[in-house]
Amino acid sequence: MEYVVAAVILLVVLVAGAVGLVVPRMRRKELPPPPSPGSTTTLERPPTAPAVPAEDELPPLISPAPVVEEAPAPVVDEAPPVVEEEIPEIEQPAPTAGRLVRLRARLARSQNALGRGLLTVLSRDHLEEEDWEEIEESLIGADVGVEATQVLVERLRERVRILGTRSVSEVREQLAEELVAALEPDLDRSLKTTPHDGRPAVVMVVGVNGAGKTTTCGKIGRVLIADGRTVLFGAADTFRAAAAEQLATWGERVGAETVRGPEGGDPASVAFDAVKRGIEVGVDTVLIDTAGRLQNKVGLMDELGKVKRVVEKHGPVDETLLILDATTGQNGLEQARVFTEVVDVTGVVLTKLDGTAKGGIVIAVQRKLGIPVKLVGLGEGPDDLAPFEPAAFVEALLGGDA
Ligand SMILES: Nc1nc2c(ncn2[C@@H]2O[C@H](COP(=O)(O)OP(=O)(O)OP(=O)(O)O)[C@@H](O)[C@H]2O)c(=O)[nH]1
Repeated sequence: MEYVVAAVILLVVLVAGAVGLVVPRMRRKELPPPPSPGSTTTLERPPTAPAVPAEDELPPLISPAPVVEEAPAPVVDEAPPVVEEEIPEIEQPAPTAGRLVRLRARLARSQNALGRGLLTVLSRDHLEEEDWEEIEESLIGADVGVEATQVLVERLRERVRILGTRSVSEVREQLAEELVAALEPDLDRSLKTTPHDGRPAVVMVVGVNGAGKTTTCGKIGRVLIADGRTVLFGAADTFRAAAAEQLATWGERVGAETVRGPEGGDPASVAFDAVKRGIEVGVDTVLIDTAGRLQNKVGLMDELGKVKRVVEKHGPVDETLLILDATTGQNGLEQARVFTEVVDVTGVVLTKLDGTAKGGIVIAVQRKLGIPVKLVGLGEGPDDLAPFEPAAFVEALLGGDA
């Protein structure tokens, strides 16, 4: 019994002791003791701050893309996004009727030298011998050509003498009439572009380098499309790499197909294929652009003859248009003559008439070659090509009403 009592007492003492030890500790953990007023606080050394990295250790302002380990591509069962193909918008070329009248201001500006010069002379009271010489000089200066000018002035003088013309406006009117007559207004200037015998009409453009063949080919295509025809282009200029591209772009703009061949390939075979394709798809007109060539290079000129002969295996070429740069003046005439010997030129297109005061070249070209000027180029714009109309042209040439 005594042992039991002693054991119980010992147990109580132990439990009391244990409680006394544990509770104060727990309290200390929960509430830090408030600093006693006035007591100094020993600042504990802060836990070691991360050291400021040396400059070269600073992270870059733009962090480099994290190196991500390539994850296996997720299996997507969605269809890949459809990339919309850009469909070029098809243009509607300007109508051709009255184009020359619309482009008259441009023509009049470039022909100003001739118009002004003539009007100054014509405004004199009496036309003396030297006045007539001045008129002659103005016309020759405008590239009308010596021979044509002499004929023209002679006829005008005769009329003035017989009719006793006095007023400036009358002389001017008579001069205009003589200029129109020199342009042979009755020549057939229509383009043979109508399909016949179950095949398209074939038009070939020829000329020296840089005369404006490709551009004119494109512009003619637009003229035809504006008039409701269908066309196909044949890029037989395989010599200049960009030419086929340039022509195809003209085609795309108006929704016309372009047949091309390999760069440096045989131009005759491209021209042949173009006409073949034109027959297959049934277009109205096939327009064939040829490479620019120097009229004094025999090989190149022979090649041009070959292109025409090969195309003619399908049937005759309906139009062979010689593209002449109006700014080359009288030199252009010699070029033209050689071309007419190699291929049978049926019409002339005088380009860059907007860039010269020498519009009289139209008269000289027709007179020397006996071939009608059918179209004139009056700018680099896609619709800056006009059917040639003598009266409207003279009107512009004289810088006012003819
Ligand atoms: N101002 C003006 N520029 C024109 C006219 N016609 C063509 N051109 C410009 O003349 C330059 C030559 O034209 P192209 O059509 O490339 O000449 P091309 O005869 O095909 O040249 P090649 O293939 O090298 O023989 C281009 O910058 C045309 O924009 C025109 O009537 N007026």
